[in-house]
Amino acid sequence: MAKPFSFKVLATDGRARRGIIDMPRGEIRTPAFMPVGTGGTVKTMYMDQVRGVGADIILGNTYHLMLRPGAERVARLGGLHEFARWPHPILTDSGGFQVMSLSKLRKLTEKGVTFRSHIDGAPYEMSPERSIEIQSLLDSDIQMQLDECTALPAELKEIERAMELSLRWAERCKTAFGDQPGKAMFGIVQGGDNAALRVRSAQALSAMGLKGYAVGGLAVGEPQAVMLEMLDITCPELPADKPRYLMGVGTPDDILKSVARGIDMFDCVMPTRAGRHGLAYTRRGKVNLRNARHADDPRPLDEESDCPAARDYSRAYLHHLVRSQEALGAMLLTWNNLSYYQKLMQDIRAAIETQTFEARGAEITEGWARGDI
Ligand SMILES: CNc1nc2c(CCNCc3ccccc3)c3nc(N)[nH]c(=O)c3cc2[nH]1
Repeated sequence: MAKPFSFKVLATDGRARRGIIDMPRGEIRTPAFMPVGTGGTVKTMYMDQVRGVGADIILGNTYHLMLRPGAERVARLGGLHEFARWPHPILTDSGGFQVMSLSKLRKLTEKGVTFRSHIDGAPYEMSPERSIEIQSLLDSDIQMQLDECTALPAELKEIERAMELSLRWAERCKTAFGDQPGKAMFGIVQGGDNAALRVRSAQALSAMGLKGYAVGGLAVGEPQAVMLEMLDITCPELPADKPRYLMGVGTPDDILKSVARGIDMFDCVMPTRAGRHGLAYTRRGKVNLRNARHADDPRPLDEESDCPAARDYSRAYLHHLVRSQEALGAMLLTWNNLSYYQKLMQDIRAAIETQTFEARGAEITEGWARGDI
């Protein structure tokens, strides 16, 4: 019998939790940041490097992989871990969010969502059942329910309709997922910026006895204060002994404030996307390497970092690579940024363990609040 999925809270500091998710393919130290690996790759990185910066789990993407190379093909080739040579846990999003943000001619009904591929315009249908089937074909360890994420601002009745549809789809995904030992299916709380709808969604999902819960429908353009207020309302309604995943979040400041409200897992395209656009995250703030003022700067990004990209290359060289659009520029800055995010999570986990998280909060990212340096 495969080792079952388990989550243990090892320490708390206020509402912040330090935990471990134990799965057959390995442990996930929480609070965790999950690098985004859209098409089975964390762009510009070797998987050994992704592991090397400290990531325990990466994200796969149902929408992209079902379009290309196809879920059945990945299954025939041994599943996503074999295909991408990442032997550790993978979490896959259900695809609904990507359909609504990327595909064309999409139509959403009770049955599911129909859409045309943004690649070749071919027609597809994604039902809750098909989403779970695709995630299972990919051999994903943590599978997300198919849901409808409402863009904000939105009418209350629109938010309510999408939240209730997502609850019905959660039931269908739970049935479709069945009993896959060692794997987990997470529900996704919706409800927009409405407290009552958030509570209803969280309570209904909690009653389904799922292995983990995501907070969706946020980081869609609302002010940070609204996002945090929704966490204050939602987290207390979720089981304390199950992991909580805030989808699509976020900046280091977002992460610190969300950990303080009880969130355990995060994903965000920023560190990888910013790296490809010449932006470096450092302990003393963000550095835009496109800026000409770096042209003669012999200093590395962070001489104290244990990441070669941060420690061994001058800002002048990085500026040159970025300006020349050399592939190595994106590679080194992505490496630096993922290393920064994992160091941030490591510091957060240590601060919770030593009960200094609440006290140290902002200091963990030092001059983070400062802008471009
Ligand atoms: C950026 N803000 C944000 N992202 C959200 C996502 C996607 C999370 N990232 C998944 C991903 C996976 C692979 C490759 C790229 C991204 C959501 N996903 C779902 N299913 N539901 C949401 O409510 C929801 C809300 C979000 N807000």
